[in-house]
Amino acid sequence: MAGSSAVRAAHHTATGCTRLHHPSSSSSSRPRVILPLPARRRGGASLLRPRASLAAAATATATAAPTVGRTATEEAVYEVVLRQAALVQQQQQQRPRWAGEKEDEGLVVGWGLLGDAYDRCGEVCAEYAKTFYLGTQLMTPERRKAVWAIYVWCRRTDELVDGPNASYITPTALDRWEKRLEDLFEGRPYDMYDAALSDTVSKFPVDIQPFKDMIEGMRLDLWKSRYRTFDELYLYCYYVAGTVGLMTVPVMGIAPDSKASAESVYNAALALGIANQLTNILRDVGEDARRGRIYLPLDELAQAGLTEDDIFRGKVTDKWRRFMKGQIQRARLFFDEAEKGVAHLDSASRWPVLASLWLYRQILDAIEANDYNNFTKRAYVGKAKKLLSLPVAYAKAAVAL
Ligand SMILES: CC(C)=CCC/C(C)=C/CC/C(C)=C/CC/C(C)=C/[C@@H]1[C@@H](COP(=O)(O)OP(=O)(O)O)[C@]1(C)CC/C=C(\C)CC/C=C(\C)CCC=C(C)C
Ligand SMILES: [Mn+2]
Repeated sequence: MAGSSAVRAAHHTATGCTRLHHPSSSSSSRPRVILPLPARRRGGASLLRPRASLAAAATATATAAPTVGRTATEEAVYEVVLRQAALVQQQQQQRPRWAGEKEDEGLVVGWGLLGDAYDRCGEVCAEYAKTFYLGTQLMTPERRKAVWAIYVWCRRTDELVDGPNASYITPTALDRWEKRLEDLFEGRPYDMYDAALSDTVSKFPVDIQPFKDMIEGMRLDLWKSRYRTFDELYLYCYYVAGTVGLMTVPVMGIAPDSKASAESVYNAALALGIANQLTNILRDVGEDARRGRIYLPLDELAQAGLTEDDIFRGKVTDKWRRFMKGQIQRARLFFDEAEKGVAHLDSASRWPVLASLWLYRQILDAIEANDYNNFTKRAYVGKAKKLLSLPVAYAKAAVAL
């Protein structure tokens, strides 16, 4: 919420924590602060990321010993997870604001306009993300519309740096986009899509931080085209994708009869975003290289005996296959972590999440089926497989708890 950046700033002063510097940080735009929280403050194994096994999977063929314990980056991300979980717990103790309310109560624009705004969000979602759209059909109308509004905001944010006008986008434009975000969270939407999201965040316990963090990910994309370590990549994946999990859980809802803690459900949601983005990265290696980008951790490439030039040359060798196997294995571990959380979502939300998880995970199978040629062959899941996943996910979701 509004206090969170202040909390981060206070922590910064108190602890002298690391800052992730980037040239786009103007003095007015808040620099991203990464808190070095005590390594094992919460004790026990990492819920967020079974660090030893994931690192081991990634370095299965390399000589370096796997790192154990959470990194400062993971701790910083985990702080956001905890804050989101706390918000949803508060909501569980109160009556959900939307329950029993008339649709047009407390809105900044009249219901007619707001209804149109949500309809337009639905149309965008249906056009750009057919599977997500289909998945929202089982949800209650309030939840469905809210997911559409979040989807559209995410898509527009990504379009800023990936869309047709991307070459005109500057850090200042992203600062303006962030100001617009703050305005809509305060009930001052700028256009009809913002109005839909503004309404959504007034009805569900959605915090602004994951939205701000997604913009931060887009800032990274403006200047950063290499990731030295998995830790750096993890932070990027949190920004652009893990945040989606944190934005949507308050809308999807946690099952009232679930015994799981809100924290563990948020961790699973975060893991799904990370898994999806890692999968995107593995699928798009060739495409990204053609844009001069390498998202794969450079230290892991080096450990596998690979160089940046190997990526640009794009030749599938045994070294490449071995490297890819490790990367795929790690992405699968994040999917496994995510899948454990699905059962604890509200029953109507399980199916779409499970279906999207399975569909995305199958992209990894497709990379294998392409003999790890992700330089010139796009891994995709065929229509037949997609269609089959939906009823199977539906059946599994129905018996999940
Ligand atoms: C407990 C539990 C498992 C809960 C599930 C929580 C949940 C619903 C998590 C959603 C995870 C998810 C779908 C993450 C999106 C990851 C993603 C694809 C990010 C993309 C980023 C940038 O990628 P890139 O530029 O490399 O790729 P493109 O070539 O541009 O594709 C994004 C594009 C960021 C923007 C994200 C979106 C537009 C998707 C947002 C989706 C929703 C709000 C709907 C989620 C709903 C359902 C039903 C899964
Ligand atoms: Mn994109």
